[in-house]
Order: sequence, then C-alpha cells, then structure tokens
Amino acid sequence: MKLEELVKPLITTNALTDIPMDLDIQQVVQDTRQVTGQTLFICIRGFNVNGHDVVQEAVEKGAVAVIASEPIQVSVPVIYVKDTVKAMAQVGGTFYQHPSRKMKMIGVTGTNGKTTTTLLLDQIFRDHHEKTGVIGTMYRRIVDQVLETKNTTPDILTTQKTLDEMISAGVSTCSMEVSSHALVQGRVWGLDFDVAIFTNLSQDHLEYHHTMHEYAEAKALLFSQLGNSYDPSKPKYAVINADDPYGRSFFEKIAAPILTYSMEQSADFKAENLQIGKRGTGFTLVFQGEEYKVQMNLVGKFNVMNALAAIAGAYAAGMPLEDILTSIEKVSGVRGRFELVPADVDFSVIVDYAHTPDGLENVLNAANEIKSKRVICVVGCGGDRDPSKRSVMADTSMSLADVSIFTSDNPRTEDPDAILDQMTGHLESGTYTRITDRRKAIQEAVQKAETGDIVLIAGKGHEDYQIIGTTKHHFDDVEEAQAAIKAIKE
Ligand SMILES: CC(=O)N[C@H]1[C@@H](OP(=O)(O)OP(=O)(O)OC[C@H]2O[C@@H](n3ccc(=O)[nH]c3=O)[C@H](O)[C@@H]2O)O[C@H](CO)[C@@H](O)[C@@H]1O[C@H](C)C(=O)N[C@@H](C)C(=O)N[C@H](CCC(=O)O)C(=O)O
Ligand SMILES: Nc1ncnc2c1ncn2[C@@H]1O[C@H](COP(=O)(O)OP(=O)(O)OP(=O)(O)O)[C@@H](O)[C@H]1O
Ligand SMILES: N[C@H](CCC[C@H](N)C(=O)O)C(=O)O
Ligand SMILES: [Mg+2]
Repeated sequence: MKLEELVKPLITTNALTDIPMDLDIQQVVQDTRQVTGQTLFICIRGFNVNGHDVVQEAVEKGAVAVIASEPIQVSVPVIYVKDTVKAMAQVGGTFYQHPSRKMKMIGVTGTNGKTTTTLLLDQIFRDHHEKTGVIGTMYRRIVDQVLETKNTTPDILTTQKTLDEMISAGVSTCSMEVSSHALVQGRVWGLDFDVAIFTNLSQDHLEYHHTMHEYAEAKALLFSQLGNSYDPSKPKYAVINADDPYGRSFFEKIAAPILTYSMEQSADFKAENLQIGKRGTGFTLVFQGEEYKVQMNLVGKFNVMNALAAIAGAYAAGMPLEDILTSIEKVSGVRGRFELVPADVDFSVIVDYAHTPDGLENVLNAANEIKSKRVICVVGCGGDRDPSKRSVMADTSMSLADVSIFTSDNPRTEDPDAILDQMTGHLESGTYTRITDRRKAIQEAVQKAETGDIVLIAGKGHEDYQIIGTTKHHFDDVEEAQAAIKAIKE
C-alpha cells in the first residue's frame, strides 16, 4: 500500500511537501522487534519504553517512514501527528482494510466472565456451522488455528492483522474480550463492533484505574464506541447485565438499542427457577412472555449469567432464539473455569480462574451449593496487580470456605511473602494455613481432603505457568492436583 493512502488523512496538506507519498509500505508496526523491510514504524510512548527513543533501531532494521509525536532525528521521512496512538488506530484500519466491518464482531467487557461468555458465543456459532474467530485471554483463534496472545485484548495492529487473517479464512463471526486496559489505551479504537456485552463490574485493577468510578468509565467506552459505526444502517446492540448497578448506570449513556439480561430484575432475557447440580445447571428462560427450559453443562449461578449474556449476544447478532438454545445445551465448560480434575477419589478437586473478590465469592458460593461436606480453598493473589483486593479475597475465602489455604499466585516482581502478609495480616492466626509454595499448598489441601469435600484451587485456571520475577516457570494446577492425588494413593 502507498504511504499516501495510509497517512494522508492524518496530516494537514502543508506538512505533506517533503514526504515521498509513493513509498511502498508492506508492514505497519509499533515494535522495533517486529520491523523487517518496507515498514512504517509508529512511535508509541509506553509505560516502560518510549518508542521515540528506540526509533533508530527501527530504521536500521528497515523502517522506511515513521509516525511520531515528539521530535526525532532519523534518515527516513517522519510524519508528525499529535497523538500516535490515535494515528496507529487509523493507519491500522486503513492498512488492513477494516476487517471488522466485514464480519459480525461481538465485544465482551466486564470484570468477570468475559472469557467464558466469548467462548460460549463461539460454541453457539460453531454449532451452526459458522467459521468463527476468538480473541481473548486464552488465545487468538482463527477457525481452528490457535495463536498465542500476550494480552487479553492485544494492541490494535495485532488485532487488525488477526481480523484480516480471519477474513481470509472465511470467518463470519468474531467474539472478542475487551479489557478495561485496552479501552483506555485505545487498543480497540476503530473496530466496528455489532454487539457489545457488559458482564459485570467489581473490584479489580485499581492499581491502574484508581477508583471504581474511573474503572466503570473505562468499561463504558466500549458502548460509546458502538455509536461510531461505519455503516449507520447496520443494527447495533448493547447487551447489559441489569442485575449489576454499574450496568444499569450505563443505560442512559448508550445510544444503541439495549437488550438486558437478569436473574433479579425485569429484563429482556430473564432466568428463573435455577437448579444447580454437580455437573450442570437448569433454569427457565423467560423471553417475550414465553418460557423455555434450559439445561446446560456449566455449574453455578454465575455461569447462568454468562449463559444469559451469550444467549442475548447471539440473539442480538441475528441468530433465532430456538437455534441458540439448542446449542447452549451442548456447550462444554471452559478450560480452567470451574474445571473438575479427573481423579478416582471420593472428594472433588476443582480448578478455577477466580482472581477477584467477586469471582472468588461466586465460585465459592457455587462450590457450597454442590458440596456434600467441606470446601477447602487454595488461593493467592497476583503480584504487580491491585494490592487492595488482597485482604478482601482472603476475607472472602475465610467467610465462604470451610478451610482456607493461602498461597502464591503469580508473584511477578513482588515478594510472595509480602503479598501473603497483605492477604493475611489482619487475620487471627490459627484460623487459616499459609504456605508460600503453591505446589506444597495444593499437596496440603489434597492431604486434608476427606470423603465428600471439595478442594477449590483458585486464581490460575488455565494458566500453565507461574511467573516469578519476570520468568515464566511451567506450572499447571490440574497437573499439580493430579500429582498430589497420586501421592496420597501410593
Ligand atoms: C500496563 C499495560 O497495560 N501495559 C501494556 C502496554 O505496555 P507498555 O506501555 O509497558 O509498553 P512498553 O513496553 O513501554 O512499550 C512502548 C512502545 O515501545 C515499543 N517497544 C518496546 C520495546 C522495544 O524494544 N521496542 C519497541 O518498539 C512497544 O512495542 C510499544 O509500542 O502496551 C503493551 C502493548 O499494547 C501491552 O502489551 C502492555 O500490557 C502488559 C503486558 C500487561 O501486563 N498488561 C495488563 C495489565 C493488561 O493489559 N491486562 C488486560 C487484561 C486485564 C483483565 O482482563 O482483567 C489485557 O488486555 O491483557
Ligand atoms: N459472570 C460472572 N460473575 C462473577 N464471577 C464470574 C463470572 N464468570 C466467571 N466468574 C469467575 O471469574 C473467573 C474468571 O472467569 P473468566 O475467565 O470468564 O473471566 P474474564 O473476565 O475473562 O477474566 P480476565 O479478566 O482474567 O480475562 C471464573 O473462573 C469464575 O471464578
Ligand atoms: N487478566 C488478569 C489475570 C489475573 C490472573 C491471576 N492469575 C494473576 O496473575 O493475578 C490480570 O492480568 O490481572
Ligand atoms: Mg478473560
């Protein structure tokens, strides 16, 4: 693509004079490590690195033009703009020819339930023989090709490239998790969402968003973006959890039609008469005055909310309700979310990704609903993440689990014992167990387990690593639980 096509909308005509507009651009990147030949490099000022400081490396590797907002000295043409993040979103859309406009795009935001809801949506569309794509915490997936991901919501260039590849692969629907960090950092700017779903909002990430109000404002950005449609004739929908006060506070801010779902309020999609079992949950869906019996393989009240979000989202995307309901009954659970560890023992071990106070509360409530005896909870809190959730998560475990074993999650660059001090400092000694080494904590829980107990290992779900310092070590809660079970049977 010619440089002119990419950058003309960004600059005023008098700044164009010394830019060779017919330069051929084969790649647009924001990371020097990805530069090859014929690249347009965009300088982004980040938290750790200022892209303007490393631009020389980009040029040496083959960048032929640069977009910058701070003065730089390089031998290739520089297009100066006010905001390189905004420019990147615009250029990315042009370079990949706006793939999000060519498919159904469903964005899911909220503190908890994004991965589950996107993967439920994905299973519904696949069950109807659609080719689908997913972008989220666990992976990016293009039909059956699984690509690794660093962030839940990648940077905009990675996303545009992935969506472009989805179009080439024939994908018609993409379900995408949209994190609050991404919304604030412009990682989804310019994407044309057809449906935006809000799951819930509860305490997390306050190290980044500072207050719940700011965090809610970040989530609301997805819904204001819904108004910036490329094609105003295309219907757009917001799908909102009406049981969540933040969800209800969004109503007046959303210009698009809203579909609501709920277990407690009047709503478009309402679940009643829940029957929570060990291997699945039944409920009655009330929609437009009609009642539909639903039986699904997912366990827990919170998963009914995720199912409602997916049902309403698929409906908003144009699928008939009857078709959605036949598929939702078939969906399997999501890896690392209330996942039962296969084991031949008379107690149950469940691995779950609860890493927020609300997530932990929900998952412990679900475990309590199905337990025959005690719930033994193994949980820690991640380092370099919201410290204010630590003592709250410990309190949640203390009040809802019968036995609490506090341990490390991903300590990252923090001292694991300092994290545990923040979790347990206020608790009465002797009322809980504290074991820094997660492997040993899991072994302790399994050794303590008696007939009918549930061991809930929370926080890391599908993660197959533990981040200590900046190094990722292989660590998988399911494998660790199985090894601990094997050891007690020997
Ligand atoms: C705190 C935060 O959000 N950081 C994000 C941010 O990184 P950053 O500002 O530190 O970037 P940086 O390293 O300073 O680099 C700045 C610029 O220089 C470039 N660079 C950098 C180094 C180099 O050698 N050459 C180079 O060109 C970079 O490509 C970038 O353009 O921008 C990066 C690119 O988009 C993100 O990958 C990164 O996410 C980090 C890894 C992260 O851990 N983020 C978490 C907090 C996060 O975003 N989580 C949410 C999910 C939360 C949830 O669901 O609950 C997510 O969406 O993943
Ligand atoms: N609707 C919900 N309400 C409250 N808690 C939930 C809900 N859905 C899932 N959870 C809890 O949150 C955990 C994470 O679920 P999920 O991975 O679907 O959320 P997420 O929003 O994608 O999280 P992340 O922010 O890490 O991407 C689950 O393991 C469960 O403990
Ligand atoms: N998306 C969340 C995941 C947290 C997972 C937990 N295991 C941790 O490391 O804190 C985050 O980046 O905060
Ligand atoms: Mg997720």
